Parts: sequence; structure tokens; C-alpha cells
Amino acid sequence: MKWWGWGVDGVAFSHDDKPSLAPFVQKVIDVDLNAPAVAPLAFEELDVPASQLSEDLEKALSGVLGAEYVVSTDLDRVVHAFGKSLRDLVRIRASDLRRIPDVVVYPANEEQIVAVLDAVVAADAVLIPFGGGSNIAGSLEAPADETRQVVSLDLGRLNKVLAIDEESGLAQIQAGALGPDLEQQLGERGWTLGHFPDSFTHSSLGGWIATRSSGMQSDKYGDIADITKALRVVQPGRTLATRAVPVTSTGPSVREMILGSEGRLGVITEATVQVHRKPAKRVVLGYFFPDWKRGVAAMRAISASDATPSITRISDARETAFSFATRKSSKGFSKFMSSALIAVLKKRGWDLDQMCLSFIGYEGSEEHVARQRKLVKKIVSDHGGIGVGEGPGALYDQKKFDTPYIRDFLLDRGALADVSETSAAWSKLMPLYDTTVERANKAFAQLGVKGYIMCHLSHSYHSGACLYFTFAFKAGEGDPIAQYDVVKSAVQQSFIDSAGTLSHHHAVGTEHSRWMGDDISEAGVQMVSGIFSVVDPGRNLNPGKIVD
Ligand SMILES: Cc1cc2nc3c(=O)[nH]c(=O)nc-3n(C[C@H](O)[C@H](O)[C@H](O)COP(=O)(O)OP(=O)(O)OC[C@H]3O[C@@H](n4cnc5c(N)ncnc54)[C@H](O)[C@@H]3O)c2cc1C
Repeated sequence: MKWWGWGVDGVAFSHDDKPSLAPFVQKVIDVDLNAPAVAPLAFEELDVPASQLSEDLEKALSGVLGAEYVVSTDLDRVVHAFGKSLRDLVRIRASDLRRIPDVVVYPANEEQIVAVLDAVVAADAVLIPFGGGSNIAGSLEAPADETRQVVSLDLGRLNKVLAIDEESGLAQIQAGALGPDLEQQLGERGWTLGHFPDSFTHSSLGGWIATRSSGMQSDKYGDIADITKALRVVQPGRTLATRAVPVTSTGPSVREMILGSEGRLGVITEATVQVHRKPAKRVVLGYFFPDWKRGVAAMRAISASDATPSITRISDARETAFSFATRKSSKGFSKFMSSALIAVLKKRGWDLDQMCLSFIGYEGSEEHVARQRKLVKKIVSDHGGIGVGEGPGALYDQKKFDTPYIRDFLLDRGALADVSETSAAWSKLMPLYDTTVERANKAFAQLGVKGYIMCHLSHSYHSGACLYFTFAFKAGEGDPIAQYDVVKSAVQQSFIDSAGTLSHHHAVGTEHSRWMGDDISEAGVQMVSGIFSVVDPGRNLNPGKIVD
């Protein structure tokens, strides 16, 4: 992973083969993609604070792990200090590092994690578990005023699928396994977890569980909270283990308490998760709807019907326009958005500026997929929509893990872009959408910048859905983070004021913690704080995240 941005070195977003993108970006946020880019600093230019690791703690950690797995280089410490939020990226580019870890440790097994945590607690230091480092909620950073030693515990060596109970469809997997690690090992035996967040390539099973992640196929496979059936967690002075049973009535769920705990309740070392046989057929189809209202109504109708697609996704008109702007000159969107189709849509009376692009995914046997397609086709047609075949869906499927690179590309050119997502009941969804767009536009006006906010519905449930907003604007004079805060806060406050949650799947960290009292009530905050202080009375585990 790059220390200053998303993904692997040498891979970057480019608009050279996307002729419509530069004019689109110029029009909507007044940023010139052809102007010279400002590259991030060289690593040597960063002002990295010296490690405060004591000789005693270093000796204790080396005694457990071997010296080669106790690393205090500047690069390791910087990489483990942050996630990948816009705030993280802007700060790292400005060498605003604050309290980075003093040391990074790389244990190989649960026994070593027990001994590391014992040593950390004995030294009254702080331990922060690290999975892939992809969170965007400020979940990894130590408090700026932390005076104790800070140890980052990287789970990357715990990356194995340990066992598969084929009769039950359950796999026991080590928590440090990244998406590709575990899908490859499961795939070799014909299984899949079915959890594919956009950050799949650089995020881990333990990180997904500790942040309550969702994947793009969660409509079929469930969010990670549904998928996780049992956990092992190393805590100060003890190890928590729950049983891999389908359902239990043993009081408040300890498993649920660990889900979303962001390292505050211990180090998740392994999980037993439900897995599925790889589907015989998988297809993602594209559809157009005449407008957002009818498209969202169709998604709701699908969720209330007998159809069980793996993906139900629809972009609003602004995100649809953005998708068209990122099309390559000769492939994909241009191909299916033919002049013949445009003529048909115009004949139907569509305003093409209001048109919304949807993707619906199907998985299973040939017969299952065929039946699902038929059910959905009828619902789409009842809502005025039209199918456009496999072309756009295949393109979306291929591009999905490349899209994250675009944020660094925009940042190099002076544009700030980020995301906020929520979920709300179907009855609240459209007012929430309207309020959020209105508040974001007011925030852009307050800053005096040209901004753009777009949205898609990414997951459907029986009672509601997740709305995922992306916003971007050209950074003005002065502190970019202060400007970002104006827009981000307006969007988050709109979620809370409109009966949504502060986050559907990006967790709380420090980014969203100030809205926790609004979201779960002050009584809820007190309960969560109480659990944290019982498990971790010394505040040695990732302090300051979720609630103080
Ligand atoms: C471009 C991009 C796209 C994204 N797309 C999605 C998406 O589609 N869906 C989604 O859900 N999220 C998405 N995210 C957010 C992020 O990928 C998730 O929050 C992910 O679950 C974090 O996993 P990680 O392994 O990177 O965790 P990290 O960032 O390493 O850690 C996150 C938190 O979990 C804790 N933690 C990590 N491992 C453990 C462990 N073993 N035990 C205890 N605590 C632990 C850490 O201490 C920290 O508090 C995206 C992020 C980016 C940058």
C-alpha cells in the first residue's frame, strides 16, 4: 500500500482514455485536469517524530516475537499511523503526522498476540490493531496528546484459512487475511465468502469485523455482521471465544459487541464465517430509469418481492452523468448508449438529464438466475425502466477495484473528494436524499466554491436502504481540512436530522464520534463506554475511538 494514498505503487488513475472527463470536471467543480499536477511529498521530506519506544518494552516485544518482527523504521511507523480518509491523505501530504506509533509489531499467531498485549499492558502502553489500514473514519490514529508508548499490531502474518466445515458451510479464518488472500484459499476448494467491499484488495477480515463492513454483494451474502458466526478475541488478561452456532439466546450478544468495536475490545485473531459454494452463474445487468424517484421505488419493490438479487444499485442523475463522463472512447457506455437507444428513450418522453443508471446482480444456478431476471424485468418495466444488457454491468464489475484511485488523482489537482453513507427506512429515504443534497450545496455556497454531490443506493433491505453520497469541490485558499469539515459536517448532520444513521458501513472512529449521542442516544453512549472500561480499564486498547 502507498504511504500517501490508495493502492499499490505504480498504479494510478488516468483520464487520457476518457475524453469526456476533463470537460465534465471543469464544468462541475471548476478544476482543470490538464493543469500540471502537484505530486505528494517525497518520503524523506516528511517530518517524522522520533520513536519513544523504551528499551524495556523493545526488549519485551523482541523476546516474544524475535527482533526482526519489532520494527521502528519511519516508513513502517508512518504507514501504520493512518487509514485512507481524505483527512488522512491531506494531513500526510502536509507532513502533519502528530502521534504516530513508536513501533510496529508483526506477530505470527494468537499465542504471541497474548504475550504482546501482556507486555503492552505491563508497560502501560497503547496497542492499536492494524488490518489493511483502509478505514476512512480515523480508526487507527492515536490521540494527538497520547503520552504513553504506542504499539501498532499488524495482523498481516495471520492470513490463513484454517479449516472449512463443508457440511455446515463454515470457514475458520485468521483475522489478518486480506480479501484476495482469503478468496484465493477458499476458491481453491470451491467456496467464496461473498464479501467484496470496494476496498477488498487492501482490507482484512479482522478490519471488516471491527468496522461492520458491507460488500457490494451484501444483498445476497449479508453484511459482515451477518456473515460472522464466531470470534476469538485477545483481551487484557483473557481470551474471549464464542461458539459457531447459527443462532443463540444466551443473553445480550457478545459477538455483536465485538462487531464494530474498532480494536477497543481486544484483538480479533480469528473468525468463523459462513461461506458459499461458488455460483455456477454470475451476471450483473444494466438498467436505465427515467428518474431517481422511479428508480428508487423499483429497488424498494424488488426488495419486497420474491426476487433475491446479489446487487441492487442505482445512481442518481448526477452520478449517472459522472459515469458517462468516465466512459472510455470506444468501449462500454458509448457502445450501449447508442443513438438508436437515445432515440427510443426520447420517444418515450425521457429527459436524459434525469436518467438514472442501475446495476442489478444475479448469482446461482442457470435456472435461478433466469427466474430472478424475469421477476426483476417485470418490476423494472412497471417502474418505467428499461434493460440495457450485460455490457455496462461487466464494465462496472471490471472497474470496481480501480475506482478508489481517482481520489488521489483529484487531490493532485487541487480537488477535495470524499464519501459519506447512511441507511434509513424506505419512508425516510427520499426526504433524506433531498435534504442532504440541499445542505451540501449550501455548504459549497458558504465556502464560495463550485461543488458537486452525487449519490447511489448501494444496498437494499426489507425496511430500507443504504444511500452512498460522494462529494467533491475545488479547494479554496486556506486550510483544506477546515473547508472539508464544512461540507462533511453538513452531510453528516443531514443524516442525523433526517432519521438516518451516521454510517451504514464506514464505522465511527474519530470522524463520526461526535454524532454518536444523536444516533444511539446518551444512554447508548454510556453503555458502550461502560463495556469498554470493564474490558480495558487501563485504556490500553485503541483509546478515543467510537466514544471517549
Ligand atoms: C477506497 C475505499 C473504498 C472502501 N470501500 C468500502 C466498502 O465498499 N465497504 C466497506 O465496508 N468499507 C469500505 N471502505 C472502508 C474500509 O475499507 C473498511 O472500513 C474496512 O473494513 C477496514 O478494514 P482494514 O482491514 O483496512 O482495517 P484497518 O483500517 O486496518 O482498521 C480499522 C479498525 O479496525 C481495527 N482492527 C483492524 N483489525 C483488527 C483486528 N484483527 N482486531 C481488532 N481490531 C481490528 C483497527 O484497530 C481500526 O480501529 C473503503 C475504504 C476506502 C479507502
